[in-house]
Amino acid sequence: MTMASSKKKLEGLVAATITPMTENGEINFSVIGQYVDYLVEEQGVKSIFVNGTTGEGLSLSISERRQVAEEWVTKGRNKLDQVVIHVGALSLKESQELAKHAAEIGADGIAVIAPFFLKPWNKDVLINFLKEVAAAAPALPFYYYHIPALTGIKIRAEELLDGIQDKIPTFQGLKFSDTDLLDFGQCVDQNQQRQFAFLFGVDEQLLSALVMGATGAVGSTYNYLGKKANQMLEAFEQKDFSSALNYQFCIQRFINFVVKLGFGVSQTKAIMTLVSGIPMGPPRLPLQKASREFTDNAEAKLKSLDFLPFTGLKDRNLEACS
Ligand SMILES: CC(=O)N[C@@H]([C@@H](O)[C@H](O)[C@H](O)CO)[C@@H](O)CC(=O)C(=O)O
Repeated sequence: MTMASSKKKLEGLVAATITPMTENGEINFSVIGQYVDYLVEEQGVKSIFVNGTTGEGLSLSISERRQVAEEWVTKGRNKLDQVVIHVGALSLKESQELAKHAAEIGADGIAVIAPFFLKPWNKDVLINFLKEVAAAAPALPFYYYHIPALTGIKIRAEELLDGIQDKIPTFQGLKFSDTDLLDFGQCVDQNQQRQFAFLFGVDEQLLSALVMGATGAVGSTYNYLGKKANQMLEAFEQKDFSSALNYQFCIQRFINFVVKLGFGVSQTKAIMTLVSGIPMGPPRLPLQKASREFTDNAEAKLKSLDFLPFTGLKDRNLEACS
């Protein structure tokens, strides 16, 4: 077994994977192999975050979560850089079971959200919960998944990170799905001596987070806009900030458009089906399938931005970015 600290750092784009489902609501394991190839070959995305928000992780049974994790690890072997499994759950026992399982199947890391029904009301209690989960997989890098808008747990990440390695020796980074760049910036600033991964989770604002020191990004749109986002990362790396901004604006035009129509996991499933050609199927209740109208509008927008092959006259792609 390797020590958590000897693991290579999680960086670059990380796709928050969708859990493909059949029309009757079962998990469609049969397309996961294709999905891995699509991410690597078509989007240049080599790391994944499984069973998170986009993967409807909290809507799956524990047995389904284990099977999904296993399938991604198996199909990703020798193709993906890292497979991180989200193992957060309301029950500490379930979370520990999933953490242990992630270690057994050879995942590269685990992530945990704050339990959000009976809530930890302060930092110390939250740390205690996370610590117990992390201890179930003592050889795996541990990431805290901060997503206050969905969990309702508003404990600032900067506060949580203060001294966290003393409590959780496997702590390796933060997945920050919030727009508070003061909090995010301070996480980076106060931990400059540590080799943490700072993964930003608001795709439409990634460029601002890169300026603040993000070392990577986890998000839903990297499933189908990974190539564009990679071009933005590349431009940023080259210090070509005007090109980087151009790419970010281009991505924003799409996200802004779908947000106005109503955007969430169901819509991500529909868009990914459209762009990749791999059937993602409907979401599971309480989510509802994206409407036909949404999908048609999203398709037209993707074409006008040149994110999808466009068969009409080229000069109609007025919004396309280079
Ligand atoms: C609330 C939400 O779903 N946020 C997404 C973003 O990628 C989001 O879809 C994107 O920024 C567009 O708003 C990710 O942070 C979620 C995520 O990484 C996950 O699926 O675990």
